[in-house]
Amino acid sequence: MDAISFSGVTRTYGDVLAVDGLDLDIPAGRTVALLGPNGAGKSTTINMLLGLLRPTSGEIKVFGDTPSRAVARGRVGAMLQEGSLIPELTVAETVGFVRGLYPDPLPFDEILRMADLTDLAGRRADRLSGGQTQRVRFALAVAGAPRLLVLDEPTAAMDVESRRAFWDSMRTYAARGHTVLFATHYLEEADQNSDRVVVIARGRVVADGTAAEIKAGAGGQAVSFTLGAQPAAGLDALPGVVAVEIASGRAVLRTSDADATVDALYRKTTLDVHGLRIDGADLEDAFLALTQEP
Ligand SMILES: Nc1ncnc2c1ncn2[C@@H]1O[C@H](COP(=O)(O)OP(=O)(O)OP(=O)(O)O)[C@@H](O)[C@H]1O
Repeated sequence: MDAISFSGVTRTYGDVLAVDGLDLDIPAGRTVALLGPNGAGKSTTINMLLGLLRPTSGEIKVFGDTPSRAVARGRVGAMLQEGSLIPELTVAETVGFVRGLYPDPLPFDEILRMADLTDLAGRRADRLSGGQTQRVRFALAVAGAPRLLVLDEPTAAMDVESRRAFWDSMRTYAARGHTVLFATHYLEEADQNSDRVVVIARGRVVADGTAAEIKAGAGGQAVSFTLGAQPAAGLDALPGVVAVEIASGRAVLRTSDADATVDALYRKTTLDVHGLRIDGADLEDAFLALTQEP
């Protein structure tokens, strides 16, 4: 059974079409990144997945249940963009309280360990840094041992070191066979911490696969060479080429098939090609190509 299934899900806010006919199935046990620029529809998608917002049309299932039922049965843990802690409570009290709400929670010490909070157990919530607060929120999201963990831009307030520790914790949780869906607009985070990346833009899925597949599919490789004063005409018609840029006497061909492009460059053109370079796929280029306004 899929952990998550969206069929033809649309959500509007007045005139704004935030999610536009979303179809998405996520098998249990996967870690999936929902990657998209600001306003792409990530939070709306997540809020619908958690039963906090209703779709305007279409259907969402979470382990075969409606989102609200799945949440009520303790199957889903979430870390959203907002949500403050009770300032007077210590970390231990906060975790203990939330843990007590679930029928079959993780052991208390394990929650603290996983969120790297053992040393902060006695600290009041209002004396925590931004990154430490995020760690407590992560602890609360996993406290009930949910089968599905949903994280909406979880590292937004964190520095580099906290981010690394956070993703380690997330991977520890995912490695137990749990499903994780996280929203981000950080390409590197999507690339490094998921086994599937779903790119959304303007409320639609524009790419879906491993980071490597997305890079290849969006023409993320670049073949470049010294063009000098030679004419650039016809380069855009070479096999695989999706875009041509000329800068400082060098031609850069963005291509979905670097082998075919290079082969044709030598055999099918009369250009004097030297200084040839093939640069690895760059997810940033792929992401920009996929999400830019038409
Ligand atoms: N409550 C609301 N009322 C009206 N429009 C909204 C509301 N919430 C979101 N929107 C609009 O819906 C679209 C999708 O927003 P959403 O917050 O889902 O995107 P996002 O991908 O999460 O963006 P971000 O990365 O900035 O958090 C945007 O155009 C946004 O302006």
